[in-house]
Formats: sequence, C-alpha cells, structure tokens
Amino acid sequence: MTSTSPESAAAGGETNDPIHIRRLELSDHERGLVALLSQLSACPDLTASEFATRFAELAAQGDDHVILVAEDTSATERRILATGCLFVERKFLRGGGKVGHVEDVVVDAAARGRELGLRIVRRLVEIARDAGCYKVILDCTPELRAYYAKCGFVEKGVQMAVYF
Ligand SMILES: CC(=O)SCCNC(=O)CCNC(=O)[C@H](O)C(C)(C)COP(=O)(O)OP(=O)(O)OC[C@H]1O[C@@H](n2cnc3c(N)ncnc32)[C@H](O)[C@@H]1OP(=O)(O)O
Repeated sequence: MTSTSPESAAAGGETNDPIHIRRLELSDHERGLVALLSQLSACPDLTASEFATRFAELAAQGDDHVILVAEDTSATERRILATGCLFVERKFLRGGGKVGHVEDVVVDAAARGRELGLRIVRRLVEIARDAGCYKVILDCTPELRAYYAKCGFVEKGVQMAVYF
C-alpha cells in the first residue's frame, strides 16, 4: 500500500544505518520524488494537487501497489535518494496466482554505487514473496542485466512493447 503507515517489510535497515527505506508518503513530493524519477524517464513536474490525486489513486490499490523510497536520515535536508515500485497482478491461472512486477527503479546519480538500488529491489522482492506472488518480473535494458542478476533475477523471455 502506498501510505504513511509503518510496515515492517519496509522498515529501515540495521542500527546506525542512516539509510531509511520506507513506503512513499504524500509529502515526498516536496522531497524530490518527481525530479528523481526524471533521471529514469520523461517525468515533467507535477503540481502538489496532481501528485496528491495520483497518490490517492495508488493508495486505493492497497498492498497491490507498493512504492518504496530511500532517504539518508543523517542528511541536513530530507531528499529521496532512491525509489522502486512493485505492483501485484492478480491472475486466474495458477489457481488464482499473483505476479509481482518491479517498475521505476532509480537511484539519484550522486548516490549510485552505494547499494541503494540493490536494497530497494531486494525489499520489493521480499514484499512480493510475502504477498504470495509465485514470481517477480521486470523489463530492463541489456546494460542492466548484471545489476538485476545481482538482485537475484535471471533472464527469461523477450520484452515486447507497443508505444503510443
Ligand atoms: C525495472 C526498472 O525500473 S529498469 C530501470 C533501472 N533504472 C535506471 O536505469 C535509472 C538509472 N540508473 C540507476 O538509477 C542506478 O544506476 C541503478 C538503479 C541501475 C543501480 O543502482 P545503484 O544503487 O547504483 O546500484 P547498486 O550500488 O545497488 O549496485 C549493486 C550491484 O550492481 C552493480 N551495478 C549497478 N549498476 C550496474 C549497471 N548499470 N550495470 C552492471 N552492474 C551494475 C554494482 O556494481 C553492484 O555490484 P557489486 O556489489 O558487485 O559492486
């Protein structure tokens, strides 16, 4: 669920770890989430109202749509350093099985190489497993094969797309 409520699977790391991984909060609009996402793909700024509308839509999906963010609690300014999303697809096949989809993983350019991306993706995979998904899948460029392999993914199938 996209919410302000604490949740053990999205709780912060070990003691003395300044990196706190938690679920998206409405106030993260002020902490640079949109600018961070623009490092991944076209992401024009959203007004606070537009952000709030989308936040409410996603929150209504409950645990079927989880956005995690990471911030450095030792920093003077609260900024989102990394984010990633999991949405859960409910199927008829596999006895009404569920599939997790990891999307929109991005780490601020200045914070890369500190395993924030690894930690966000691993946490999303844990959440999917705990939600009863039988698999977690994602699409990425060939350059990211090694990164997602480190996150525990194996190559499977071919990505196809129709863009509008
Ligand atoms: C499903 C999707 O959303 S795909 C879109 C992915 N996002 C992007 O491409 C946006 C731009 N890139 C980024 O935001 C970041 O570079 C990310 C998310 C790809 C990686 O995040 P980081 O926090 O920098 O990676 P992290 O430090 O966790 O790296 C973990 C391991 O993967 C490796 N790795 C990281 N990026 C890459 C890469 N591009 N290619 C190969 N290996 C990589 C690291 O070397 C590290 O391995 P090590 O432990 O052996 O040193």
